[in-house]
Amino acid sequence: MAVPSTSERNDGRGDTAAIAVNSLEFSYPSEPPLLSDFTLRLEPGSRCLLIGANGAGKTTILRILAGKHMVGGTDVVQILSRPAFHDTSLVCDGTLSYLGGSWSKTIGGAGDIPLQGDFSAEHMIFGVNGIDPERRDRLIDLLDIDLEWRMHKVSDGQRRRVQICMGLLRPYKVLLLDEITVDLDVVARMDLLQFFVEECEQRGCAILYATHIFDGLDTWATHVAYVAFGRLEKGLKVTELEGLHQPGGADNLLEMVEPWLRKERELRPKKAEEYKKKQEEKKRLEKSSPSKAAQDRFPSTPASRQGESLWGAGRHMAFYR
Ligand SMILES: Nc1ncnc2c1ncn2[C@@H]1O[C@H](COP(=O)(O)OP(=O)(O)OP(=O)(O)O)[C@@H](O)[C@H]1O
Repeated sequence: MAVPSTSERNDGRGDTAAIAVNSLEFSYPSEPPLLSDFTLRLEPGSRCLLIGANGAGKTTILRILAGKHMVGGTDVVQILSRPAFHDTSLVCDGTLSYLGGSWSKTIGGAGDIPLQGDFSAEHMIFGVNGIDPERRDRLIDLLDIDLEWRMHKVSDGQRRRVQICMGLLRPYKVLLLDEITVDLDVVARMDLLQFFVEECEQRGCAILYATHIFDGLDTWATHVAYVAFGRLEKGLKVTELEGLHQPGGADNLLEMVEPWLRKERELRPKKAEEYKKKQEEKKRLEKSSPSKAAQDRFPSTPASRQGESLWGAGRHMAFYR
């Protein structure tokens, strides 16, 4: 089956991007800025690896894309031209699916599994309504799930399979994956990766996959997005990666990415020093002109909401910059 045309994918909406992030700024409350002027664009049909050091902000980016944090206006983070946070139907109708990496991070996600209570795999999977039975059976088969598994007794990998199955039941158009394959055995991982390729090629889905494990991903990924120091340092098609599979260059993605991360590690003390100096300058400014400093810190936020942090049902609305 051919990839749907642009107009079919986007219901006539202007922008063709599956994921569009425009100059995103984000900080956790009372923490230094994590993302600053972060921009990313991914077209339907893309399989993009989200790469970065520990703590670079990959999970945060995926959570923001999944609509779990309100950031800026409705045009800052969009999924298929719809605002990720405000358009709750994106998740409800299954257009957008987010599969988190650790159990603690997935509370509220598509494949949530209670850690207590005696539930079977069948109970979990068949409890999701309105699913195409053919798709469901294919996933159960693909992930080799025994419907009689008791979820409080299964291994991490078995629990992960059920979680993944639940997250993929609806035919999503955008899939956000936060290192979900760590617990899977080799066969399950390779079959799942192949399934994702088919989903992208046949249905024009876009996948953004945060991972540190590049095994089997050299030919899988179409794009890489490397995040460092709060920005998209590199956002490229794999075929455009200079030196990859070229004489004298890197033989694979791991070899390609390792020097990026080493260089980043070297630069980190310098960046920290620059940030410290900026903060000292800001403090100096605050002392000399408090109202001007407040204006600089929250330029677009009404004074009544400056520094405010609101918590909604599982979704964090941060007004900090
Ligand atoms: N709820 C929170 N409150 C404050 N800081 C947070 C919160 N969640 C994450 N952070 C911080 O934000 C930074 C980015 O975290 P995040 O989990 O997004 O990184 P990551 O790139 O996914 O890392 P890893 O590769 O280790 O999974 C880290 O320094 C982390 O400590």
